[in-house]
Amino acid sequence: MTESVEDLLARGLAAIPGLPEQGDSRRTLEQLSWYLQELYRLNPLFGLISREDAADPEMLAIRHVLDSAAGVPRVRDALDQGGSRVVCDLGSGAGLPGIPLAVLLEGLLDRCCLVERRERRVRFLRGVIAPLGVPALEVLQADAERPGPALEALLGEGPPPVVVFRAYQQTTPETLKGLVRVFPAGTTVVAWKGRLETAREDARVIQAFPGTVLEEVQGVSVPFLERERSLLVFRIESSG
Ligand SMILES: C[S@@+](CC[C@H](N)C(=O)[O-])C[C@H]1O[C@@H](n2cnc3c(N)ncnc32)[C@H](O)[C@@H]1O
Repeated sequence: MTESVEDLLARGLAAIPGLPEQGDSRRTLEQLSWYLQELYRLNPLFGLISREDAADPEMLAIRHVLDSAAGVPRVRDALDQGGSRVVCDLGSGAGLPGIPLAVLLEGLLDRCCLVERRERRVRFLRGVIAPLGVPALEVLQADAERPGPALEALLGEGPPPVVVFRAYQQTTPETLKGLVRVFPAGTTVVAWKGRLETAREDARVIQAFPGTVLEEVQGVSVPFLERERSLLVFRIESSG
């Protein structure tokens, strides 16, 4: 990892308002830089990220790690509001946003479960979480729409989790039905989205769907990224 990418990450994290204090600590930077290095090194083998986005470590840092980090303050608020210390990242792929989130919220989470159904991606995830040394991180190979006993056991513990996802699924009545069937009432969902206008269209689907309540759609500024990014936050009111 070149010095400049670690510097870029440090400057980027410092520019995200509301990150917990460890957001710019030396250990956090080392963990995120190491993860980025592994992502860059292993992407050609595992096919995790598009070639364009993985063209250089700086691009990966901005489009993936800082993009994930920019939503962390909102996830922290959702955890505080629901009294929860558990996050489920659905369709985690290469660990996004779950890995940056667990690193940045270390000590504030008991469990951050990366749910991924594809064997090859699960192998990558298992390979990176152990050296990262974040106790809350765990990988669950499962179809998030048909959870087995492991996810059911996690959902049976304590207050409902905060569910996060990025580039996982479209917002349609069918996908909402799937979420409401699996996750208990009181679950907050924080979804990473692109253009604000598109997120607002998704918000209308959520408002029209019985069993989900829209909390907010907010524009998010990702350091060094010129693309429009947003977060869509909603709550499951009644499980199906
Ligand atoms: C486009 S990738 C996004 C990965 C990552 N969240 C990101 O933002 O880079 C979508 C991921 O969701 C996974 N996925 C899709 N449907 C799933 C399901 N029902 N259960 C678990 N994983 C799923 C795919 O295997 C893939 O890794």
